[in-house]
Amino acid sequence: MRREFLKNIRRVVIKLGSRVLTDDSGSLDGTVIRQLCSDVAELRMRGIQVVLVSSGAVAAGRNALGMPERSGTIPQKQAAAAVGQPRLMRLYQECFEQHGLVTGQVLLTADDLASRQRFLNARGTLEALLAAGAVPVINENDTVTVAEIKFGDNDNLSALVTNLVEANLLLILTDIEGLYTANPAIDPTARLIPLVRSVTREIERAAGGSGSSVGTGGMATKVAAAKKAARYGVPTLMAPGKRPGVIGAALAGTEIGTLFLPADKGLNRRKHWIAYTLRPAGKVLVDAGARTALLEKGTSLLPSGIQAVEGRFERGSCVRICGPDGEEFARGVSDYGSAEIALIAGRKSAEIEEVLGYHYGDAVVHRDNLALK
Ligand SMILES: Nc1ncnc2c1ncn2[C@@H]1O[C@H](COP(=O)(O)OP(=O)(O)O)[C@@H](O)[C@H]1O
Ligand SMILES: N[C@@H](CCC(=O)OP(=O)(O)O)C(=O)O
Repeated sequence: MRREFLKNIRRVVIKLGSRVLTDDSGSLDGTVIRQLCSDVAELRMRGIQVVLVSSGAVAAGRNALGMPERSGTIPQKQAAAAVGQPRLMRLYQECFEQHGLVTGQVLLTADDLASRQRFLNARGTLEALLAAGAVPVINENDTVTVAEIKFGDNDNLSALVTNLVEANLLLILTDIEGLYTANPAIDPTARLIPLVRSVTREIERAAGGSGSSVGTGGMATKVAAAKKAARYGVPTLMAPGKRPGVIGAALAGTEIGTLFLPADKGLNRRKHWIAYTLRPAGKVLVDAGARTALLEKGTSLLPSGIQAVEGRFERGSCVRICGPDGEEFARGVSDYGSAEIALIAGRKSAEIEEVLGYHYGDAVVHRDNLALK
């Protein structure tokens, strides 16, 4: 069954967590990095393209600067990343060169991918790197990111990159075997979950919070990343990154780690970008009838089903679409701004022109610009 999901992989995004790339003292672990690069080279020999999303810059820089783990202001962590990132890249470059491979550094921020233009630019660069046979190594551009423009963690970034490059598999390598029923560091009865058919609330609960002092996200962000990839129709495999030969074994279908199956009804690339990468600027509250029409019939959102609008936004903004219970069930790009929606809410589409004096179309959110969550 695993083999079934892992056959015909042509492009894989591999996320390497800080805990995998560093040793107990917090320094970059050359042995592990060499091993991983040799695994990647083997995949390349088999014609599989690889994009790495690599953490480790902050950890590597902290050590070089003599900063203690877990402490420091945000600018100090950014300084650590500035020092650590070139060290990390130097190691990748040396290791890949031994296999005749070239590597390229790609630093991104969440703002970059939320702009359609920059999303397409990043995609173009990555495609060109892959076409030239290079191995892109992506990390968050820590120098310029603070909370509001951050991906938050590289698990999230790896899921968005999976969509960006249309990979067939997301492989998340970490310091633990896979997802357990609870954090094994706290609960000795925790058991490994080898297969997750869909990310339910129970699975999210099992993932809990972060467990290490050098990593940022813990299991919760990995599970959230797997959920996003699944929505894009891509499986995620979470596996122990320090185990020699793990990449080859994982792709061969060996029973290792946790496999998250893709969702049956995946979103296309643009809709996935609307649902997970664009930043919502406001909220549109709709009635039960509109909710059913969107969810079950795949229709556009018309003004007649809208009850209220929250937030101030322009036409062309991303909005959360929430049902009568207040729960968000879809996201879309709005053809009308918030002030316009406030005026046409509850009205028939034929009345838009009369109310506003102009008309961009019958729908507030056209179904081509609407992604169900
Ligand atoms: N249910 C769980 N299953 C496995 N690990 C868990 C779970 N809940 C919390 N964790 C913790 O998450 C850690 C991995 O996350 P993190 O330290 O952020 O790694 P990385 O640096 O690879 O991103 C594990 O070492 C473990 O302590
Ligand atoms: N950009 C940061 C990575 C932060 C991060 O997400 O770390 P991790 O949870 O170990 O994948 C760095 O390079 O240190």
